[in-house]
Amino acid sequence: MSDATRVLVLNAGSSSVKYQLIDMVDGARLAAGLVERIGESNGRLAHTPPGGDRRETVQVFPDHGAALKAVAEELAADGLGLDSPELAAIGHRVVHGGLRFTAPTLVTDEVLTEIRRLIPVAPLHNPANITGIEVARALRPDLPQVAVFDTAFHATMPEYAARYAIDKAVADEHRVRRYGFHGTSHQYVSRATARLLGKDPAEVNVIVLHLGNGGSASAVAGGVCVDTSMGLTPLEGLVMGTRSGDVDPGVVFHLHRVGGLTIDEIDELLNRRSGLLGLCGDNDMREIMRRADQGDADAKLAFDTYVHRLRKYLGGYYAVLGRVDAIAFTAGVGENAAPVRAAACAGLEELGITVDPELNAVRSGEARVISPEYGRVTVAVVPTDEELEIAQQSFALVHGA
Ligand SMILES: Nc1ncnc2c1ncn2[C@@H]1O[C@H](COP(=O)(O)OP(=O)(O)O)[C@@H](O)[C@H]1O
Ligand SMILES: CC(=O)OP(=O)(O)O
Ligand SMILES: [Mg+2]
Repeated sequence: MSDATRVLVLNAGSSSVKYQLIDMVDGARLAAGLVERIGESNGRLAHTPPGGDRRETVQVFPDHGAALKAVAEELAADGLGLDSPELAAIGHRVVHGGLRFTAPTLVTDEVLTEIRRLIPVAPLHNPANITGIEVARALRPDLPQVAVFDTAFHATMPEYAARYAIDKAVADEHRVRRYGFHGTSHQYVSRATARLLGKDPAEVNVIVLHLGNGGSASAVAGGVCVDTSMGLTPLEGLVMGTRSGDVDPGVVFHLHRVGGLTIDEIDELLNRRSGLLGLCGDNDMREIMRRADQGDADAKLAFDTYVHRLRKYLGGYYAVLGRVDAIAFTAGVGENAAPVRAAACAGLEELGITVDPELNAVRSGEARVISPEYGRVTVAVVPTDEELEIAQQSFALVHGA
């Protein structure tokens, strides 16, 4: 077996690629970066070399292939090129793994075909993930490519949580059930929360609120996911940047039959033009909070709708778990938007949930407690690290650990 110890992690989104090169001996980040606005006229690559200053390149990246080639060149400029013998694997975030992929998986042609078959249930994500894998394979055909699935951590959900209450035979024929997403983050954050409490993950019940562009909540009992807010696709659940989250399925029939919209138009409406963007014209929580502070009614409604939905899941998962040891806020909004955390937990003292305003106002990249000493439930901000989790799972697979 090779003694290569580095893993390159690729998280390909619809118009972006995030990457990190991690040494698995000590977890050191050797390089990290982001290519944004792929396919647009104002593409941008931001690359941070080992211990060095961030470099920014503004150029057009016509497609993911061009973006990944540029990433490979940036890495090569620091002596960390994809041809490096120290590279043990390339780990890929893949959003939908369906029923079959519930563990990290070595990519083969057949595995790629299956990931492609799942595009209809992750239309914003799986196509980009596939391109990332194809380009990486072309650049390093000899290297293990590992797919780490967003759905995997949720595969433990009990059947009564995973099932929709629809005709069982129809659901089974079309594999319609709740899969859940952001699993790599929910897994990492629930364990990191246990660590913050000084406990074993098996001992604690945690509600994880992953609030990024997409958002989802999960109930994790003793390290095992027992419920999560996303479903067959990453559209169900919380109000998100551009996605509606929960709506009455009757809305779809109504918009089609009475509103005259086609199914594709409704899909586009609910996935790309709804959520915060649909409610107030902005999908960035920073901008929404700024507008709301200035008295903008639409922005305030968007904020309140977002928080109201979050509170419904918080209360729901409290009941699902019975005993809650911790609530963990994570991802872009969860880690940075103190007003969202305060509003989500306001008035829940009867449930043992309190947020200390001073602790909540602290800005830090570290995992931290924001509830007072006396709070029965620990409320915490726990930065997610999907890339490290993907690297560890990929490396473990390659080394048979
Ligand atoms: N300082 C901040 N205050 C409030 N929200 C923030 C802040 N920084 C980032 N965000 C929010 O985080 C979101 C992105 O979260 P992130 O986890 O990076 O998303 P993703 O990985 O899904 O692209 C942005 O849309 C923005 O609303
Ligand atoms: C699955 C999902 O919603 O991912 P993201 O938040 O990266 O869009
Ligand atoms: Mg994310």
